[in-house]
Amino acid sequence: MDKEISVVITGVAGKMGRETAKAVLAEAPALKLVGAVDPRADGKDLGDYLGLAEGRGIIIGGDLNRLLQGVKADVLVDFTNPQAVLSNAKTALEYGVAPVIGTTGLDEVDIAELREISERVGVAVLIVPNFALGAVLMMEFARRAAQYFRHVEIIEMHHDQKIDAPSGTAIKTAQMIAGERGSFKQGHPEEYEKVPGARGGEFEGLRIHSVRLPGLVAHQQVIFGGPGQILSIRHDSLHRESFMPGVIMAIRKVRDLRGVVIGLEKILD
Ligand SMILES: NC(=O)C1=CN([C@@H]2O[C@H](COP(=O)(O)OP(=O)(O)OC[C@H]3O[C@@H](n4cnc5c(N)ncnc54)[C@H](OP(=O)(O)O)[C@@H]3O)[C@@H](O)[C@H]2O)C=CC1
Ligand SMILES: O=C(O)C1=N[C@H](C(=O)O)C[C@H](O)C1
Repeated sequence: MDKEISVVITGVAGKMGRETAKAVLAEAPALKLVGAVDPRADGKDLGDYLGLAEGRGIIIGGDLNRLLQGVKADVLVDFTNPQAVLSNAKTALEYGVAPVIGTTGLDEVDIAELREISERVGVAVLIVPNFALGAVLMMEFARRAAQYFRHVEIIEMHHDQKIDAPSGTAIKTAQMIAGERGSFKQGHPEEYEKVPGARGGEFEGLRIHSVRLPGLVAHQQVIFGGPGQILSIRHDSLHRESFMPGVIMAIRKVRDLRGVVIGLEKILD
């Protein structure tokens, strides 16, 4: 039988952290939740805080470094925010803990720094912009369609508590599409905006439009246009449970990886 994997979660009081705690606890004894951090719930009992019987006795900490001084862990799952994620991942690596990063917002400089530390300490980092299998397929289908269509725009739609725009998924999609072909055509060459931002943000030569509304969870539509036809590739996460099979897979596989790996597709069977 495989040895149990001990897991720590940062951002456990947030929307994704709560769902991840429940998913990890449900995978016992193969996965063991050994610690959780969130300044918002510092000192609270995890089970009581989340209303779960299984998590009783795990006291939520306010600081990852302090937690790892007293707890031996194999994997960190981070669902915090763009300000906290880099520091958490670096702390985990220094303790020999492999980070699974769901938080969006790391830039190329951050990733280069993580790559350097990962190589030095010999512990892998897995960064996953979207853990939902359907979203991974939506991005892959969009990459494929970009081989044939020159005109494409991305619309991503999220709940109104999301602080970053565009989404990490939209950025990854744009990078995958841009990797297929260098030049795109979007709109009229002489178009102008009467309202700033009306044509969305430009990234990798593509237009990305970000919608934020209560009622939404996480949705993205990649729209390709050609003479007389439209191809829409759309994915909807209707509940955060959609991300959990991917999160559990990432926890199980991250320690078999080397360096910094980006995207759930890299670990799919
Ligand atoms: N990869 C994927 O599939 C998905 C990724 N995400 C991403 O995950 C991230 C979190 O999303 P979501 O759960 O909705 O956000 P929430 O705001 O609901 O949760 C984030 C939590 O992290 C806490 N936090 C802040 N700083 C730290 C720290 N240093 N250590 C530990 N906890 C900290 C926050 O506390 P406080 O509020 O007090 O700051 C908050 O409780 C976002 O970047 C989002 O884009 C979301 C869904 C899916
Ligand atoms: O904040 C969210 O909710 C989500 N964030 C990720 C992103 O920015 O792409 C993944 C998913 O879209 C949900």
